[in-house]
Amino acid sequence: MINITIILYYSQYYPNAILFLVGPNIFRKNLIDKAGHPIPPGPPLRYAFLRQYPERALHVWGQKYGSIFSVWMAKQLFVVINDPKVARDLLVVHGANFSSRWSYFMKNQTILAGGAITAAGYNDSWRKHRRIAMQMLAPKAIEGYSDVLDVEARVLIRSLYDAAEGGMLPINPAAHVGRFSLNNMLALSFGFRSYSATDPLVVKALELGHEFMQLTGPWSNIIDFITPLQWIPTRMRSRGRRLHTDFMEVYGGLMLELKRKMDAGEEVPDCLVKSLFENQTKEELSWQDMCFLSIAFTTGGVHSTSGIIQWFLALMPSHPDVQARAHEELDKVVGRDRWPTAEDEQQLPYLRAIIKELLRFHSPFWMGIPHCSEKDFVYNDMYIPGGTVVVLNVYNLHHNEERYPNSSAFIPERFLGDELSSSDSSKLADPMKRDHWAFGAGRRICPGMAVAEREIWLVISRLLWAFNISGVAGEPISLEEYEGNSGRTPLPFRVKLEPRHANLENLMPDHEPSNTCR
Ligand code: HEM
Repeated sequence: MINITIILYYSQYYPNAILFLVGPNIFRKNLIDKAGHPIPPGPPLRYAFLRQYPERALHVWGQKYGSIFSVWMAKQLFVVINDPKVARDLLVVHGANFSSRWSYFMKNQTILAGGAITAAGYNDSWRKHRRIAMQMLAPKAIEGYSDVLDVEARVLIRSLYDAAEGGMLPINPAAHVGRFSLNNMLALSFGFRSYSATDPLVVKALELGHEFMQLTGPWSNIIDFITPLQWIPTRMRSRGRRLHTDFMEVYGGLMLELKRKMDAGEEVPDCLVKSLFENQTKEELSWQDMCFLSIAFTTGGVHSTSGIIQWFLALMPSHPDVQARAHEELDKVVGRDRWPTAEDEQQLPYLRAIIKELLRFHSPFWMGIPHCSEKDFVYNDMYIPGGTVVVLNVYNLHHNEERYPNSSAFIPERFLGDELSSSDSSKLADPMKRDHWAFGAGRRICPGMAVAEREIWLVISRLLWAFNISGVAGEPISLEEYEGNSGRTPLPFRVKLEPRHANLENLMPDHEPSNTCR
């Protein structure tokens, strides 16, 4: 009887007690620094994860809270950049403070084990890895293997043509486009290429890339934000560990094979991994360092370029007017007796504009790859503590109506007159003049930008030159939904690729190039 009385008496305090215990995990904490600056405004609840299509929630918050806002993901603070000027101020001007990476449990600790360029903090190890990667990726270096990119783009057109039986059958282009991107990166990293989209290595590599993009969303994994979940054997944790092991086995296996050839005195083409072995001692590289340098190419450099080419093919059936204008330009400048080449680029401004608009309209990474601040910082009277994850909201930046009027429409004409490459455009002092933010910003900006631009140019100019691209009756292509929580690719779709002229058959390579390609 006494016990019940006591329970009833104290029950009036239960709601407060529950609030006291649970509240900090649910409600926003409005931090202020010693001088009284508050963190940027943001939604009142904490979000343990934003799983599918997070750009939609961020877009709504952006409209409510403006150019910069903050979101708590459990105990981790995120600051979201929605405005070109803020992007430049924080990531470029104050890049010394905003160029690190947060140690995500899934991506950085489990899958990449703290290695890889993309996961590394802003430190000497990152500088070394990035310098080594740039030896292959800098614009000057590209000229040394431009023939490889050129040949692979022709081979892609051939394999699409063959799969479509000369335009008779609709096809899903994903595996062919994936092999194109992979072959380029296999050539750069390992000095060899694959022969078909069904090659087990191609299938496995694309599968690993897909799993990586599924598992590495900036907000999608609750396990990243709730520490006790990291200690127990959940399905997510197992998937992350398996992916790490698979990466090491597949790419470590290719490295061992290359080393065996070098040791046996066999001829090995110049490539990233060869130079890593040659300079291993001088550069003080561990086995894991070398594996993850090659993975930066074969994963970072594959899903991204293959993704944007897939978005192009998904988009074209609903834009016959764009295709018609591109065909007209191609017929005038290139004609039908030869392929468009890298040298034609400046003479084909409408095609260049299509590619810039494509990267704006369908950026593979709507959230970039989040940066992380190192020290406490005050920006426009707002406090950004050290250790804050900083997200470049590419989706919002690309739907800025002042910069891109009628931003929800695909209008290549908006880029006519922009003669800069994306690398040069990213260096413009006025951030409102930058073409787009698809490659990120500041000191972590994509190091593969120049090679990606070359690959995309060769493929898109040739797809337009070779085919009329149309949809399949009764099979609508979704341009809103997608796969991947970090890098996005369209849901599986099919298109018809009908040759535009008889000369295509004569100009296509009639066989696969040999395996040793550099
Ligand atoms: C359409 C193609 C591509 C897109 C849209 C793209 C986009 C991006 C973005 C948004 C970032 C993050 C930048 C930042 O942190 O601000 C990034 C980083 C990176 N990208 Fe790309 N990328 C593409 C192609 C490539 C290629 C071909 C490579 C070749 C190796 C590559 C390698 C990397 C690496 C290693 C990083 C990490 C850089 C670092 O953390 O310092 N990417 N990319």
